[in-house]
Amino acid sequence: MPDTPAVAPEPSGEVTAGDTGGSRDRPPGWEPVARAVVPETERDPGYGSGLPISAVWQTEPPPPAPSSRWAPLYHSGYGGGVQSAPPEPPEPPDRREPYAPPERRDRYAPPDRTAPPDQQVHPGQQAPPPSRGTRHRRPVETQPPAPGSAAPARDQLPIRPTRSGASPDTLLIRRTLAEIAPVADKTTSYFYALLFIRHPDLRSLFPVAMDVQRDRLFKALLTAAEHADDTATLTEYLSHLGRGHRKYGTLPEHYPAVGECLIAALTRFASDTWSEATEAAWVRVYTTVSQIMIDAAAEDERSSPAWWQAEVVGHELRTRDIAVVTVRPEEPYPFLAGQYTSLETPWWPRIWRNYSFSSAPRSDGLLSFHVKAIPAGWVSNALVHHARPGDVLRLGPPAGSMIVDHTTDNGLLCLGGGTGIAPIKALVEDVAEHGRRRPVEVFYGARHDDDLYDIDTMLGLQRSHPWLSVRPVVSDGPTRRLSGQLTHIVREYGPWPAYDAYLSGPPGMIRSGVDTLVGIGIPSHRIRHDGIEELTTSSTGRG
Ligand SMILES: NC(=O)C1=CN([C@@H]2O[C@H](COP(=O)(O)OP(=O)(O)OC[C@H]3O[C@@H](n4cnc5c(N)ncnc54)[C@H](O)[C@@H]3O)[C@@H](O)[C@H]2O)C=CC1
Repeated sequence: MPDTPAVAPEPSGEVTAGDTGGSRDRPPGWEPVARAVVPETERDPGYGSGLPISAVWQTEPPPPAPSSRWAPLYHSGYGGGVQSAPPEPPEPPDRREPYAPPERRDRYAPPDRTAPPDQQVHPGQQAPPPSRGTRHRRPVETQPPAPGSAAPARDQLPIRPTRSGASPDTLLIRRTLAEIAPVADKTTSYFYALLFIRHPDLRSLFPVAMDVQRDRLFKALLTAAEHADDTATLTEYLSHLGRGHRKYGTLPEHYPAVGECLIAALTRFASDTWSEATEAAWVRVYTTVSQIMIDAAAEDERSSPAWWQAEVVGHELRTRDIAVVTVRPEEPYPFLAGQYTSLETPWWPRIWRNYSFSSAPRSDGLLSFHVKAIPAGWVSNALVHHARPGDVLRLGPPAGSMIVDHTTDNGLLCLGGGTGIAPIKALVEDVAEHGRRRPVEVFYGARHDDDLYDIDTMLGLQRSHPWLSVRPVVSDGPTRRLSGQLTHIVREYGPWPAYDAYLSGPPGMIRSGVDTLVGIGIPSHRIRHDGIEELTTSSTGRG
């Protein structure tokens, strides 16, 4: 097994015909576009820095320049690294046939051959409820425990907080991360090259273009390190991550492979701070991290599929670049108004994008999304310009906590910017269905009059519900409606003492919206929005 990968992976964000991703998963007829740039996901799409926005909906900005790879892990943006105009996304093939029915990967763990036969779980069989503390696999094999000893379980970890509050393991991990920060790009490239050379079977789980993936790994590491001593927060974050990994086909046995290559990459690039103690700390922490993810995925598997197939049944082009796409999931899809899902198209396998549901759950089970095609947005362009009824998409599990609090009679102050109006509409429908009269004030922001693509629907809702008020606000162009920045207008109409706030839209709008609302006295715990993970919310104290 070579220590140094013989083949370095492609530079970030670029795919060439020779990419090791192989062509077997590309849609038929698709010819790789030489050095096509693939958009990022899960990035703060820009408008300056500030809050880390991690869940991104229609936003698929182009990748930052390689030199800015590290800095934007949390706060990336158009201003942070893009140095040239984003290219057009390649044309997706004219694919009309649905996915070949994929083998349903809803068996998270292989049958446990060590269990007595009557307790073994086989593919397709309902797993029995886990006994407390069930462990599927020992995740890290880089430093096998002494014969006869078990791998450290997370509740056995020696967390001994120092006077600074961080445990010794956390301090060692942070030291490593600080050392590799300037060479994070190289470290992740090396890590993935090693992973795919040692475990070529894992390559097919990853997207063809690996740039986003690289950032994700380090973002996860940073987050885990930052919260290593906060068990509750860490467990929540990692459980979400573990459940989310089911749709990629991640299996428990993949974790040791990743751990082994991670340690190898860190050993090489954090040589100044690396020591036996550091390695032991990484093994312990990685073991904990992967075990939490494995357990969460295994538990989730008992009640949910890894993904849902959904057929496009409606496609309405509202403007040149915005479509309302409606799908029918093949199995019931449970979610709450205000949540979002991840979505994969047949044209770009393994590239997932987040989209908010634009309606509350419907009795016919249909789901709708508002999709804006953005420059270099492969998925969004495919959905807006190529998807047609009959196409089959895949949905990940629902996510997000921007849901209506039905335990209070407070009014709802809703700010929806651009396609961010989609989940706001879902929230309004939710309040309507719930039957309790609460004032709902919607401020619907757009840059130009023409961009208010859903204003008729929103005004229709206003006509039906006397408790609802909808105010369109145009920021950049001439208008006979309210004119100015959405947040300024909201402040003018304030001070909103008995309201809970819901914000949805571009990250910059959410940031300035939160600042404005906190500034006029709405406590941060009564301000809800997506895109800032539970973790970062708690670390920034912004609610
Ligand atoms: N759950 C959520 O939070 C959702 C968020 N989105 C996001 O909403 C965005 C929609 O994009 P577009 O329709 O192109 O919106 P846009 O760029 O046209 O802006 C919409 C509104 O937000 C305001 N705005 C934009 N940037 C601002 C800033 N930095 N500070 C203050 N106000 C700002 C604009 O003035 C306008 O009123 C995407 O980034 C998408 O990812 C979309 C759906 C759901």
